Amino acid sequence: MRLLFCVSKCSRRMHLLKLKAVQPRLLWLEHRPAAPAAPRRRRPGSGAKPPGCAAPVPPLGSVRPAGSLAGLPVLLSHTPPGRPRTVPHTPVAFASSSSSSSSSAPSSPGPAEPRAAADGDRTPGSLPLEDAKRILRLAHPERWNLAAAVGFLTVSSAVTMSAPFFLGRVIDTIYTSGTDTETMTASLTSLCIMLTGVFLCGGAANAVRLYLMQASGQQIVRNLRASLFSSILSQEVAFFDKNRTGELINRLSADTAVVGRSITDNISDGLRAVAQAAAGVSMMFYVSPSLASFVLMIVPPMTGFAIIYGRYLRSISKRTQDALAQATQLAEERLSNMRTVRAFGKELSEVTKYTQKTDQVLGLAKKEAMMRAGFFGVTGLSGNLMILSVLYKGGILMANQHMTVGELSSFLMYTFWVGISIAGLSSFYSELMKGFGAGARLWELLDRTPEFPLNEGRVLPMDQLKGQLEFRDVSFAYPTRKEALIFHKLNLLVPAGTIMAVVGPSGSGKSSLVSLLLRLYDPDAGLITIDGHDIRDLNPYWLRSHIGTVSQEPVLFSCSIRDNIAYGAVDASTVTTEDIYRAARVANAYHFIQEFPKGFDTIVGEKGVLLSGGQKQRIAIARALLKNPKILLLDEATSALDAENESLVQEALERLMEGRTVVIIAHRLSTIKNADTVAVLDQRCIAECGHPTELLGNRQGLFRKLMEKQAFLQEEQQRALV
Ligand SMILES: Nc1ncnc2c1ncn2[C@@H]1O[C@H](COP(=O)(O)OP(=O)(O)OP(=O)(O)O)[C@@H](O)[C@H]1O
Repeated sequence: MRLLFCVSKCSRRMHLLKLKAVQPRLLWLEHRPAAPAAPRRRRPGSGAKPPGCAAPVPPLGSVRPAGSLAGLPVLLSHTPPGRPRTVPHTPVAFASSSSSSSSSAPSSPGPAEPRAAADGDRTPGSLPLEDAKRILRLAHPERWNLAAAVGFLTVSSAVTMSAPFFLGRVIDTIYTSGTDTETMTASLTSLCIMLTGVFLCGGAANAVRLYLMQASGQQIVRNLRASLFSSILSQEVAFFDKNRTGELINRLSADTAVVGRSITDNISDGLRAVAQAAAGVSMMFYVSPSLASFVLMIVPPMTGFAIIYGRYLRSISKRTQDALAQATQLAEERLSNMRTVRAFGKELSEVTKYTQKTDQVLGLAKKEAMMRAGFFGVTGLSGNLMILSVLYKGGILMANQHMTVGELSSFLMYTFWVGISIAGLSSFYSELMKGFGAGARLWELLDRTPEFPLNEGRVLPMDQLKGQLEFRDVSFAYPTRKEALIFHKLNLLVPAGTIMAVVGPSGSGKSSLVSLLLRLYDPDAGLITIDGHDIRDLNPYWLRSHIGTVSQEPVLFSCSIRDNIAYGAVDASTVTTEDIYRAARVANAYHFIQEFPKGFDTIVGEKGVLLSGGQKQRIAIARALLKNPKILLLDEATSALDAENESLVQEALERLMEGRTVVIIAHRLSTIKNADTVAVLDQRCIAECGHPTELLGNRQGLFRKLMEKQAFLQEEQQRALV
């Protein structure tokens, strides 16, 4: 008996997994030029004004929009600003912990939009039928392995459950053979040899069952993670403005693991428990129907108790995962901006904030532990009561000659097995409920349809792409701040092959203009066109493959310089080392890269933290060069370079700009002096537009004032340095 118990315990703990190392196949990333789509219906108001560089200056006294003021540095905002700018050189804005307001309500879903939506349509106590169906659907690709595992499970369970019956026979053989030792030894030997063979088969079947279950389970988790990552990456940029990175990472790692556990170890153990409980109960009835009916009276109340417990566990599991997500979010944000935390000496207060978050997790975990302790205490007690009742009632039956000692022994062993199986079933149930809780958070993300497609729409023939850009009566506000209008009826024309410099006060919307051109957001009204085609009709993936960008704070990935530059190519596998070297030379990056001990194989650190600002900028320029785009969007690309490098890069950029349409966002005259046109952004639209010399000639003009201010600031800086 003890041996059987040990075998069962050990088999549970065996972790034989072999994971197929297959890379996630992100289908949406495969470039499938779609069939030309019907042109989109023009929005009302489009074309009402003739396209032109200059737009009417807003009337005097018009109120400056809140949006333009919001550009000032805000270090603790109550809603996550989510701006895609996180480089240590720049001010870092943390999402305020108070925004979660979770200290008082740990189950608060926080600001994440999809979670709030899903919370609305779920009642914690409702039957998780949909969740169960989804979990089963996840297991569908592994059905053959799982079916084989169920086959082996049947064999191993049949062996396990036949053991008490045969052991009862052994006991009866010993008792009934009386003093005839020879006969007893012979029968005992043959019985034991037969049983050893049967047990060996059972052990082998159990091992194969465990392997198949675990391997399939891990495959399911891997598929779940790949689909979830694919779903997250296909969301529009506004989604990332609203959802915090740490929270998404938590779903990707912790929630998938919980769901995975509920499918892997759990389904395997659960099925075994079901099979053994069913076989055990049948055998109990076979051995003694009256004793079985008496003992199993305890099952219905236990089932009711388990259902109530499961519901509670499911809801608390979801709350725990939410609280954990908030803690992860805080840690992720602070750790990735460690320099800012150190510079402000906020280590201790950040530790306190993190501890508060983990305290919430702890509080919920304690509640869960209490519930668990109660539940398992009651199930353990009921198991012991079952054994006691078997001994009591069985003893009476034996005394009345209705049972043999072997039958009572068999019955007792079956009762043990049924008890163990019921305990296994309750743990299966509680793990499954936890899985449903975590699964609910995953389905929200998996089911979310991006607001605009990633790889659908028209693809223009290459020879038709000239690169003329036009904004027609464009009005726009960020989805997270709909009330703060960034552009109002903005008109701008950038003829193909020309250079347009965009200038304007801080927060006037220069970077927003670039975001709209890249179709990271859609305007609320008006049209943005490329060669007369509404960019909403074009395939966004194709569109972005023809636009090169160098942003104000270039972000590099934590891999080699070579890989970072190759990242710019539409198909990185076709890039040769010579292509990378050429791009680096043109971007004036080749020499400094070669001076590193590992040259182009130097690892740049997280977000390029191991490089200087100027070096990062030049690598970003090389990355854009490798793309060889028709349209270039440069966001103050030379700002981080010293005077000498700036002129070298400027030369390189001038060569690169030839034959391309370029939009440069710039503050400094040196950056924009070669532009064909300058557009000055102010008060939500283009306030001035024309040739740089012409605009400089206008003493009262905004451009002139901006440049004077800029020159004054530079002089001040230089004086301060001297
Ligand atoms: N993702 C976002 N969500 C909400 N508001 C945003 C977002 N990005 C920018 N804004 C707001 O839009 C306005 C314009 O910002 P933008 O970055 O386009 O200005 P800018 O002219 O490039 O500023 P700067 O010269 O300081 O870089 C600002 O008020 C800013 O707070």
